[in-house]
Amino acid sequence: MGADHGGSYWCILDRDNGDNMTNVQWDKVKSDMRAAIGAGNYKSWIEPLTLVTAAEGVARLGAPSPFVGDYVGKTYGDQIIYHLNRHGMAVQRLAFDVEGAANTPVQPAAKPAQAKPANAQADAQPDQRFTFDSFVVGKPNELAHAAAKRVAEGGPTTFNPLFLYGGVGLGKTHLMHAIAHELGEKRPDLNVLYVSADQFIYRFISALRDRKMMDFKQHFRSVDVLMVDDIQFLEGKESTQEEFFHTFNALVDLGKQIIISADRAPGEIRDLSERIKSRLQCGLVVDLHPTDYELRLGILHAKQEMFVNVYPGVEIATGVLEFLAHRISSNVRVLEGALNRLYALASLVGRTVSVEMAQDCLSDILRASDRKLTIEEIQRKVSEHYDIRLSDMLGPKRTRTLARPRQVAMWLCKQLTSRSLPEIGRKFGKRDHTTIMHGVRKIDELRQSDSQIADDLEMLRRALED
Ligand SMILES: Nc1ncnc2c1ncn2[C@@H]1O[C@H](COP(=O)(O)OP(=O)(O)OP(=O)(O)O)[C@@H](O)[C@H]1O
Repeated sequence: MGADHGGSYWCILDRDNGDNMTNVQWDKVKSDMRAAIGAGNYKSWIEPLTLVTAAEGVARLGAPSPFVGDYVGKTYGDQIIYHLNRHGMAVQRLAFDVEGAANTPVQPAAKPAQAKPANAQADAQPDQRFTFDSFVVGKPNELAHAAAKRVAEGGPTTFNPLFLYGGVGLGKTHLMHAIAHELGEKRPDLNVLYVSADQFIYRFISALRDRKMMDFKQHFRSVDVLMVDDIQFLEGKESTQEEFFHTFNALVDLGKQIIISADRAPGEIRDLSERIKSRLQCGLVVDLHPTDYELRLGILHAKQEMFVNVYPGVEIATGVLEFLAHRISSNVRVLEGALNRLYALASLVGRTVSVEMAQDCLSDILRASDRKLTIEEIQRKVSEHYDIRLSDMLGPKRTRTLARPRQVAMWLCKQLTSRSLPEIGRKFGKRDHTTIMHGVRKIDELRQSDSQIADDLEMLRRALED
């Protein structure tokens, strides 16, 4: 998910990129908020905020202190999101940045923060909401949860690194923050550092530019537990990879724990050097599977309990949560965003939310969710099913063991997505649309004559549409 992780985290802010269009909308949001919460609350909490950026569903707000950001996020976050949406900004989450210089106080880390060189970026702090208690466990994530729990005990390292991977918004970042919280409680003596791969890259480049490589190396090599989130963003960044590799080796040699997350398995991250891939595979590699209906419903119920205090008196009719769990299966972040929006709406209109109201108010999310299946997901599922590597599915080899699964995936893409043949072709290693057409026809023929292929197609289709 890039550098954003479902909640606020604190970093020093670069404020050069506000844009006029969003600032006009932000002013409207502020004035709506003033009407909704009264002038006094407005002056204390909303007026001091600035809109930094709004992109990819995340609005970054500048706050004068961590406390203000934290309080606003918890107390008014959903209402702000609601108004941002009303004014045409498709935002599902807020992230708060502390305005000011490098010496801005941040929340206490798992271990007291070390003195940082001037201009250094403050370490991200674990998000208060992402704990093991708030993580709902179901079949798709039980292994990842168990592995994270084991690492969070802070005992001798049994598997190193722990590599968590899975699709967008399935809880990788949540689990990493939960490990940081628990280690903070159980082993306050340990120095725990969490960074997104983006931050790692940024710091590395800054250190090179400022000739502070010694500080950089010392910072990363003095930790007891290093967590790097979304490591796929190191793809193609050779010199950063090199440095990461040295950091990784140094820490493993010292017996320090490393936890990595990515949106795919180590072997499937393209443009990542082979030695890093093999290093990453040395420990425990665990997959967070896409959520199933039960898990989604469980998450919605847990979230509903949390809302009881934030929105006292707001009622959601029976059947609404089930409706959401059925219809929104893309990722948990979207599911949470939908529920947030419903609560904000209910508190504004003062009515119980019915399924019809939910349908109306969430029509954009529901539409997007209907189109949710991506070519990448299909390719991934089919490679898993036939036990071949994703890179082979996309690559040039034409042996039967690879060509058939590839054609099956092409057929499913044609059936289950609204993508055109040229678009599908591009995603299959830049193949021509006539190749896709040929593949689709071949499978159409085979499903009449080969019952094994027909069964495979049915099974895959069900798994993908679940
Ligand atoms: N099992 C779960 N129980 C409770 N909340 C969950 C669960 N899984 C995900 N979430 C919530 O969904 C949101 C997205 O999760 P998170 O940011 O951890 O996803 P991610 O896998 O890191 O995504 P990305 O690939 O975008 O980095 C968070 O608000 C998180 O709390």
